[in-house]
Amino acid sequence: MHPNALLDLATELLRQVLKFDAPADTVVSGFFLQHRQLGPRERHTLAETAYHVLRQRLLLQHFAQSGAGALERRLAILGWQGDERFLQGALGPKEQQWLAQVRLVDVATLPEKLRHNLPDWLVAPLKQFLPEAEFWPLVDSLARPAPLDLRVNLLRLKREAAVEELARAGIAAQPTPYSPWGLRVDGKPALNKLDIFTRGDIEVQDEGSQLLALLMGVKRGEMVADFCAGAGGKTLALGAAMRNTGRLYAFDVSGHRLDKLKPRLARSGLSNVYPVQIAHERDERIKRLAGKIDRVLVDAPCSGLGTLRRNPDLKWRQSPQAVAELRDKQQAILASAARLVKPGGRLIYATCSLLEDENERIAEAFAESHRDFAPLPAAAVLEQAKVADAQQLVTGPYLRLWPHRHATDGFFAAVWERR
Ligand SMILES: C[S@@+](CC[C@H](N)C(=O)[O-])C[C@H]1O[C@@H](n2cnc3c(N)ncnc32)[C@H](O)[C@@H]1O
Repeated sequence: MHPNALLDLATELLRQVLKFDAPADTVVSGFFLQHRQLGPRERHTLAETAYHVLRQRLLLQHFAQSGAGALERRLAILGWQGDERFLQGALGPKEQQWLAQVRLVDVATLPEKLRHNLPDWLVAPLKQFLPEAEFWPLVDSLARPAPLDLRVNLLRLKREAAVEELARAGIAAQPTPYSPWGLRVDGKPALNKLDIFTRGDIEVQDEGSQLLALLMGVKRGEMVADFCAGAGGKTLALGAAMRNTGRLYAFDVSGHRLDKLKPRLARSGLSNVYPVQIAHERDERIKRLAGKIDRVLVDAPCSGLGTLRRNPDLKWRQSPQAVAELRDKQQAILASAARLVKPGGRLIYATCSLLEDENERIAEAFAESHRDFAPLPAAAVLEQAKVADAQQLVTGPYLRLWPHRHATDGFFAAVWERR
């Protein structure tokens, strides 16, 4: 493709992404469906350019104030993540000159806002929660793409055997530092045509998400509920940890998301999972199971701000109002799900948010109004699950994972045992 044609496509993609009326990953995949002629390298350039602009939006918009032509074209040039010679081939002499000028600016001299690229409403709570020295390391980690983590289906294959099989396919992978199930892969290789993937021996899953499943400590033959199962990232990990025995309910209000679980379930070979679409958290089918379940996971709908490395658009699409609405939902779902837990059973509330409002505040309010649930310290629970360096993964009694500390997405979890 001619350089200018690819830059035009990047401009058009940015125009669509920056409307913020749909998640960026949905817009990008829809765009690729409309432009089937694009090869893998061109797709990579377009997607990474769009994501880079989303990550560095305030800085790049500041630079884009100078220069001429459509704003989105200027942003595409500034955020270009493809071959540099290719980019230069698409630019006119004036654009080349402008870009050279912009690149001379020392970003370190610019105001803080242009360096952290975060909205004010998010900066304030992060600065309040984190030790001062950690704010900029967090910003740096959020400015980079997330690594690719896999979970090995230990029902089928040992981790070492998976490493060897991936190596034979030219893919280098190392064991993840904390999760005994995980591998971290170099680069972003396509996995979905590999035999090891199609036979269900590996799944893509962030190490942090694996740690949430480990926290459940499921055992053979138990009754378990994944209350907000979605496309089943944690469901699949739990089903395998139960050694394909017992009964694992995968509840969700979204049939569309549960549909995405089905092909993954088929690959995994699990037969202990029961996906159930519910109308809402007080659905009759839930009530019937009250007091009968050994372990319940509430992976609550949340702002997703812990996944900014993958979904940088969320910092521009979320708002304090949206977080306030989510809090009400989180409280209602947690209170309803808690009714399922039998005496002596375990309850986990988890999010992929960085905000205390969606995390500690929800857990504290629940504990206050549910004296029959005794808090369990997450570090001890992780140690029981043979997770290495469990103490490094917690803040107080809670699991608290951070991209800059643990190279995982941001996750929170609180654990209780019903008395
Ligand atoms: C964080 S996502 C779950 C991700 C999933 N556990 C995974 O590991 O892939 C939250 C899920 O909660 C679901 N949800 C929203 N409201 C709900 C409700 N009232 N009851 C149950 N699930 C709900 C959403 O449809 C969404 O799939």
